[in-house]
Amino acid sequence: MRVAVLGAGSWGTALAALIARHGHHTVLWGRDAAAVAMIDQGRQNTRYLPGIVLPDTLRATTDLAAALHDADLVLVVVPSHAFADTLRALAPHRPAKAGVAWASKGFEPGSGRFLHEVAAEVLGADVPLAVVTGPSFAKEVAIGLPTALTVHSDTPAFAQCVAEVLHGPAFRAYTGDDMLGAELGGAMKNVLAVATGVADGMQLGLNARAGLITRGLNEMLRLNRALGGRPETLMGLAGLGDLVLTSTGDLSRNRRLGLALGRGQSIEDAVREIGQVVESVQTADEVMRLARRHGVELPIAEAVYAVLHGEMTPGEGLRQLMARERKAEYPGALFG
Ligand SMILES: NC(=O)C1=CN([C@@H]2O[C@H](COP(=O)(O)OP(=O)(O)OC[C@H]3O[C@@H](n4cnc5c(N)ncnc54)[C@H](OP(=O)(O)O)[C@@H]3O)[C@@H](O)[C@H]2O)C=CC1
Ligand SMILES: O=C(CO)COP(=O)(O)O
Repeated sequence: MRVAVLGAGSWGTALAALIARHGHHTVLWGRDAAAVAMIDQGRQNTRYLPGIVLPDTLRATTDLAAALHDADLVLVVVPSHAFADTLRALAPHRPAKAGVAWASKGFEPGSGRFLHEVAAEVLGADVPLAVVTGPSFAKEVAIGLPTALTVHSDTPAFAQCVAEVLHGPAFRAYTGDDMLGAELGGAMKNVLAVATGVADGMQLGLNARAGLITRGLNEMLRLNRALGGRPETLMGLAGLGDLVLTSTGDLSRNRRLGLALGRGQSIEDAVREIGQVVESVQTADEVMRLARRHGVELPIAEAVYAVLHGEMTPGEGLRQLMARERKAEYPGALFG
């Protein structure tokens, strides 16, 4: 297979390295000429994956048309705020045979649209589309540690094709056909990871962490039900799996944002220090937009939103969550 990976940050580089190691002809596209030259000739992405040696066979370019030339598969791995523009840029160069998958997590900023809705609009209804998601820190994938994720598509043969390219000795790629549920899980876990980060930053203990993860999963399931996603998707790699990883693993940038806020740092300083994309900052807005539109109450996500907007302190957010009325754990059917 000839694979074009668009986006040369930590995740795009890690996935491109994985695919190249699996023996596929792989070209990574990035916008920073110096970084791209270092990947292509120096075999390193010094900014995003320092110290990790990339495979000799991986090519990198800033020329989008060249990256897409004769590609069988396009994998988009830019931050969600750059997703629509990247699709518009790739569309004229996409070979007719190439389906488009993405590993970005989030929504279109400002509209709350899912990335699969944006992709269908920009590329047209006939192009096979797939979302790649699940618990997967780029650094661990790049150094070859065992990982499992999932590929969801409305076109089963395309999900199989993407999974086959990713699957290998240290990487299990599962498949499914619930793009909405898979995207919702990947986006929402970033917001919920901020909440557990805040609690851990405030040293509230392991009980608080487990409570937030579990009630956070409940929030995912409630919004998912209102939107028509399937609950089992959220109980799998795309939901629970990624929520646990991101809420507990210090490699997570979203968790690290929460830790910093919980310790009293400002959001601006924390994001600057992290120095990579922190999707929750925009995703919290879009999750709350969706929740309000569909009349779903999401107290944890709402508290994260309020803290990120400076409307309350982490301490006030916690007090608000603890002061909520006592209620049944599952007031309505989530799995019906
Ligand atoms: N890192 C991870 O472990 C995982 C990340 N993801 C998701 O993957 C997506 C990408 O994140 P990740 O690689 O981690 O982010 P990073 O912060 O590591 O890198 C971001 C990359 O995107 C590039 N970029 C930013 N804006 C644009 C733009 N407008 N057009 C083209 N390229 C752009 C940056 O280029 P430049 O350096 O020039 O600014 C950089 O190469 C996110 O949605 C994230 O949630 C999903 C699973 C795991
Ligand atoms: O999505 C991820 C792991 O699956 C990466 O999480 P962060 O964006 O919080 O680093």
